[in-house]
Amino acid sequence: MFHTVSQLRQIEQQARKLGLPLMQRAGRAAADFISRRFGKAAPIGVLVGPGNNGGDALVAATLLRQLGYTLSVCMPAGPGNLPADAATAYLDWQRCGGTESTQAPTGTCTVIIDGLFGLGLNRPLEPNWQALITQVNQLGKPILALDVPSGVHADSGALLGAPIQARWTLSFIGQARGLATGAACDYTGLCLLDKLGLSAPTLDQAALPDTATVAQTIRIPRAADSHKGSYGTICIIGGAEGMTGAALLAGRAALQAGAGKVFTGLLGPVPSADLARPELMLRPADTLLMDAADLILLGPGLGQGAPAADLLHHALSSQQPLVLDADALNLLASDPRLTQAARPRQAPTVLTPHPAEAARLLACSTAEVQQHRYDAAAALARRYHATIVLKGAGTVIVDGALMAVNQSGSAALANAGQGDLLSGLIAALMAQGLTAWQATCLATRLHGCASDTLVNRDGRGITLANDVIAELDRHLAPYFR
Ligand SMILES: NC(=O)C1=CN([C@@H]2O[C@H](COP(=O)(O)OP(=O)(O)OC[C@H]3O[C@@H](n4cnc5c(N)ncnc54)[C@H](O)[C@@H]3O)[C@@H](O)[C@H]2O)[C@@H](O)CC1
Ligand SMILES: Nc1ncnc2c1ncn2[C@@H]1O[C@H](COP(=O)(O)OP(=O)(O)O)[C@@H](O)[C@H]1O
Ligand SMILES: [K+]
Repeated sequence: MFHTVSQLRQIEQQARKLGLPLMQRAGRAAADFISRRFGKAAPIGVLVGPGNNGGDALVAATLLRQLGYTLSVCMPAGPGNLPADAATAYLDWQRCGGTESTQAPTGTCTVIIDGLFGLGLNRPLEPNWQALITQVNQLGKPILALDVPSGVHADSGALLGAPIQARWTLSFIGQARGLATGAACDYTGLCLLDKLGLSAPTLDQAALPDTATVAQTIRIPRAADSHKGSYGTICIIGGAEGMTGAALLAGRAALQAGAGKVFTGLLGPVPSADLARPELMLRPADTLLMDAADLILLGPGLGQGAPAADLLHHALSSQQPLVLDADALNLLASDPRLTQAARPRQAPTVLTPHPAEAARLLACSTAEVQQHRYDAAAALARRYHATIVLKGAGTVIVDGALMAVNQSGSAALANAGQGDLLSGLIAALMAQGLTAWQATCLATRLHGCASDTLVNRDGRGITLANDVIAELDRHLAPYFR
C-alpha cells in the first residue's frame, strides 16, 4: 500500500492535532533499527538536512548517543532555519552533549543514517547537497534512508539529482508512492515501514494498492461442467515478417494461462504449426474472423504497414474487448483518427505501453513519462478511455478512477518477448471473465512472480519469455476455483 505525499501530510496533520510525538517515534524507530543490527564499537554517520527529515535523524542520533554509540553528525545547513519540531530535536541533541559539523562522514563509519531530505524535497539537489551525497555514496557503507533516499522525489519516483544509494529505506506512517516505481527503485534498497502507531483507515482506503493486494480477492471460476468454449476464444493479430515469434509468444502465454481457444493471425509467413505449442491455431491475419472472437489482442510483432493500420481500424470499431500492445500502440499514436475511434468504444480497451510507447501516445518525451509515471498513466487512461498498463520497474495500472502499482519482477525481465507474453496473459484472463482491471493487475503481478521464481529458485539473472510462460500456470493455480 502506497500513499501520495499529500495523503501522508494529511495523516501527519491529523496526528499533530492529537498531539502525538511523531518525530520522537520516527527517530526511535530509526535508532532501534540501527541498534538491532550494529554494535557500539564503530561510529555512525548521520546526515541532517534542513527540514523534519533532519529532525528524525537528530532524534535517532540523540537516542543512539544515550545508548553509548559514537556519532558523527553532518549538518551542512546548520540549525538556524530548522522547522519547530526539528529545532526541538536539535536542542535535545545539544543537551545530551552532541556536536555536529559540516563535514561529510568518513570511511570509519560502519553505517550512515540519511536524514537529508524526505517528503519535502521539491527541487533538484543544489551542487553542495549533490556533492555531499556523491561523497557519502562513494564511501560504500550501508545507508539507512529515513522516509525516502534523499534525492528521490517522494511522490513521483523521479530523481532530483543522483540520490543516496540506500541499503534500506525506513518509511514512517506510510510509504510514499514514489518509492514504488521508476528510477527510484534503484535507490531504495529494502523498503520497510513503521506506522508510528497510527492507523488512518479512511486514507488507507484511498491509498494506492500493490497489485498483490488487488489480486487477493480475484478468483477465476472453473466449473466442473465446463468446456473450452467456456474460457474464451482469443484472436491474436501480429507477427509480420521477421516477428512471428512475438505473436507466438503471446499465443503461448494465453494458452498457458487458461484461454479456451487461441487463434493467431500472422501478417507475415504462416508456419504450418508452432511445434513447441501445437495447440495454437495459426492463420493468415486477413482470414481471421475477428468479429467471432470473444477478445482481440492486436500488436505483438504487428509492424506499422497499411495492412496493420487497417486491422487496427477494424479492431477499434469492433464490439469486442480489445488489448493493444506494441506496434498497435505506435499506429494509434501516429493517427488522430484512430484515437477518435478508440474513445467511444463500449467494450473494454486495454493499452500496454512501455515508457517509449507511452511517450508517443502522449506526444511527449520518454524522460517526461518516466519522471511522472503515475500522472502519465492516468493521462493515457483519460485520453483513450482505456485501462492502461504502463510497464517497467513498478508497472502502473490505471482503470478509470482505480490505480495500482506492481512490485513483482525485476530487470531480469528486460528483454524482448516479455511484453508479448504479458499481453497474451492479460488477454487470457479477460477471456476467462475477469474485468480489465482484475486481469491487468493479476497478469502484471504473476508475470513478475513467475520471473522472480526463476531468479530465486534457479539463480537466473535473466529470464526469457518462453521460460517465464512455462512457469505461469503454477502461479495462476491458486486463483482457479
Ligand atoms: N509526514 C509525516 O508523516 C512525518 C514526517 N516526518 C519527517 O518529516 C519529513 C518531511 O519534513 P519536511 O516537510 O520538513 O521535509 P524535508 O525534511 O524533506 O525537507 C524540506 C526542507 O528542505 C528544503 N528543500 C527542498 N528541496 C531542496 C533542495 N533541492 N535543496 C535544498 N533544500 C531543499 C525545503 O525548502 C524545506 O526547508 C518526512 O520525510 C519525515 O522524515 C516525521 O517526523 C514523522 C511524520
Ligand atoms: N527493469 C525492469 N523491472 C521490472 N520489470 C521490467 C523491467 N524491464 C522490463 N520489465 C517488464 O518486462 C516487460 C517488457 O515489455 P516490453 O518492453 O513491451 O517488451 P517486448 O519487447 O516484449 O514488447 C514488461 O512487462 C515490463 O514491465
Ligand atoms: K532521507
